[in-house]
Amino acid sequence: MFRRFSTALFHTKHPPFPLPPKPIFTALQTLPKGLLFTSTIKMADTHKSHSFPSLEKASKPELLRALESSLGTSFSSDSILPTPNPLILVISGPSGVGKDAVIKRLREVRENLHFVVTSTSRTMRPGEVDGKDYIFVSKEEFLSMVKKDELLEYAMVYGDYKGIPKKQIREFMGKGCDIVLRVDIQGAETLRRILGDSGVFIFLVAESELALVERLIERKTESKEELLVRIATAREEVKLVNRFDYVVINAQGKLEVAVDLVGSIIDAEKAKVRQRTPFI
Ligand SMILES: Nc1ncnc2c1ncn2[C@@H]1O[C@H](COP(=O)(O)OP(=O)(O)OP(=O)(O)O)[C@@H](O)[C@H]1O
Repeated sequence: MFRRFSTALFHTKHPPFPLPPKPIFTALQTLPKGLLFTSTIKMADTHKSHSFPSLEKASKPELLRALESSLGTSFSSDSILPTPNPLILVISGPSGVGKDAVIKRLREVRENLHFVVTSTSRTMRPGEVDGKDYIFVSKEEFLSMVKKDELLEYAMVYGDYKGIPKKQIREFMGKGCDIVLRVDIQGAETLRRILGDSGVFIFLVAESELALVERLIERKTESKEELLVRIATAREEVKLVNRFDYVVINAQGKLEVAVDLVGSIIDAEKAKVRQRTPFI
């Protein structure tokens, strides 16, 4: 008899005696004060639930309308976050490391990038296009630009002036483009002083000194003396890597890997909570 009774108790779906109603608020009473807000929302929801359509049967628009009316506000389809600021990317590195090669490929694979065309006082070489390779100006015109503070940075390179026009940067940043500046290490140092942390400074390196020298030899654009100067300079320049934000290895035959990494840096910069805000 006792055995059957206990078996019955074990199998029954309902308790054999009425349970006291569930103490809904007992747990809340012991919660910290701030959490009571949650209970208020729950109570309000429960109160309105009689007019809320069935989650299983109602259509998505009906549910959206019901949620909006419960909350007393409508859902906005506007982007939750503001558009990321345009970037100023400063790409630098020793001679022959592949700055031009990386930038050329980057421009092919990424949209909304503007590669700044430098102004120069040097005469145009055969095959060069004004406005594409450089903006060719006279020495007087260049010095007038300097006087009017129209250049972000400028330098005398092998007897000719070269400088970065501010107007071009402003114009393309205004269109939402990211700006790419290709400069040597000295240029990067000057730009760091001007831009501070508002620019993104990327240092390109080869995987080894040997690889860099081989690349320079294969390019066949330098004389023996020029090669020696470039190698000696490169040895000094790699010591300055810690002044940059990122370092990217452009390994032999792995141009795509380097370009992908620069692309990832751009993406990561765009996802930053605290955006850089360059003022030119
Ligand atoms: N990942 C790579 N693998 C093999 N060759 C490469 C790679 N990257 C660049 N090169 C080649 O190395 C040579 C030097 O590259 P590039 O001219 O782009 O260097 P740079 O840094 O712009 O040089 P400089 O500062 O002297 O103008 C070029 O012949 C280029 O095609």
